[in-house]
Amino acid sequence: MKEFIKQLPKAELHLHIEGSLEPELMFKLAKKNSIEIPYKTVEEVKEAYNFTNLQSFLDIYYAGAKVLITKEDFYALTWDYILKCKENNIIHAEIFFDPQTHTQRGIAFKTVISGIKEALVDAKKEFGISSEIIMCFLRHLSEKEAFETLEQSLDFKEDIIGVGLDSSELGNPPKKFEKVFNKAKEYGYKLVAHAGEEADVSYINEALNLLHIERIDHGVQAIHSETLMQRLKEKQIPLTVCPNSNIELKVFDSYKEHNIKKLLDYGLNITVNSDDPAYFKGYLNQNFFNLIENLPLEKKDIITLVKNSFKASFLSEELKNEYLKRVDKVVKEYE
Ligand SMILES: Nc1ncnc2[nH]cnc12
Ligand SMILES: [Zn+2]
Repeated sequence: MKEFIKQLPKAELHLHIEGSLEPELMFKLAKKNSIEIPYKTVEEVKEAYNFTNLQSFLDIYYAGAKVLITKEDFYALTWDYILKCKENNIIHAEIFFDPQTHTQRGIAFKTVISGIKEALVDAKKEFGISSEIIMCFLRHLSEKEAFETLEQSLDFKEDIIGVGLDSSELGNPPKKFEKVFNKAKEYGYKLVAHAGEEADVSYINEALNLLHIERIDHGVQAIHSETLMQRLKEKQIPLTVCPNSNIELKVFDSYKEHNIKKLLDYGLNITVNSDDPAYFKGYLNQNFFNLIENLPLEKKDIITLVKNSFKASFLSEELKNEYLKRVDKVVKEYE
C-alpha cells in the first residue's frame, strides 16, 4: 500500500509555506541575515518541537519565521517545499502564507509574495507542478489589521486566489472577521478558514454561516454535531484534515484515535494534508503512511481521499478531470 500511495498523483490543499521551513534552512538564513535563534544545533531545534497544543506550536513557528527577510529567502523556502512535492508526487498545491507574520516585522508584502510566486512559476516550468496561493489572516490580530492586509493584497490580486484564517483559534471565533471576509468575497477571493481544529462546532457553524467559506481547514470537531455532519455531507463541503498536525498538537492522543476514517465513512468530502510538515514530522506521504499503519483504511479509502484532493481544489473542472484521469491511470496499474 505504501508504494501505491507514493505513486498516486496528489493535490495538497492545506500547507502553510512558513511551516515547511526545515531547521537546516532556518540555520542557513539565520546566519546569512544575522538573526539570532535560540538553538545551537539542528538536533536542539528538533527537541524543541515537542508541543502540548496549538499555541505552544505557534510560539515556536512565529519565532522560526523571523529568519525570512529577503525575496530570495521566500524563494528558497518555497523551492524546498516544491522539491518535497516532487518527492511526494504532489502535482498541485494550494499554499497558505501569512503576510502579517512578515509585514509586522517590517518585511514588505511584495517581498513575501514575489519570492513565493517566482518559485511557483519555476515549479510549473521545471516539474509541471501547478499551484495557487491563499493568504491567511492571523486571527489573534485585530479586524482592523486584517482589513489593512486585505487592502495591501489588492496590488497582487492576480497571484492570490483566496483568503483564509489561521493562528490561535480558541478565543478568536470566525465572527470577529465576518466583515473582512464579506469584503474579500466582494473582491472576488475564494474563502477558506481554519475551524474546528481545537475549538468546538460553533466555530465551524460560524465559519460557514457568517464567513461563507467554501472549504473548512481541519474541521475534525464536526463529529460532535449530527446536524453539522448532515450539512457537510449533503453539501459535500470539503475538510482539509491534517493527521500529523492533529497528533503533534494533541488534538487526538494517538493515530488510532483519529476520527478521519469515521468522517470518511459518514460520507464527508475529506482530504489529507500536511499543514506544517517541517514541524510535524513529515510531508504528505508520511501522513498517509501513519494513517494506514493505525487505522483500518482500505485501498478504496486511499483512492477516495486522493481523488477528493483534486475535487476539493480550486482547479477548473477541466483540469480536475485531467488530474483525476492521471489518478485513475495509476489505480489501474495497481489493480
Ligand atoms: N495548524 C494550524 N492552525 C492554526 N494556525 C496555523 N498556522 C500554521 N499552522 C496552523
Ligand atoms: Zn493549518
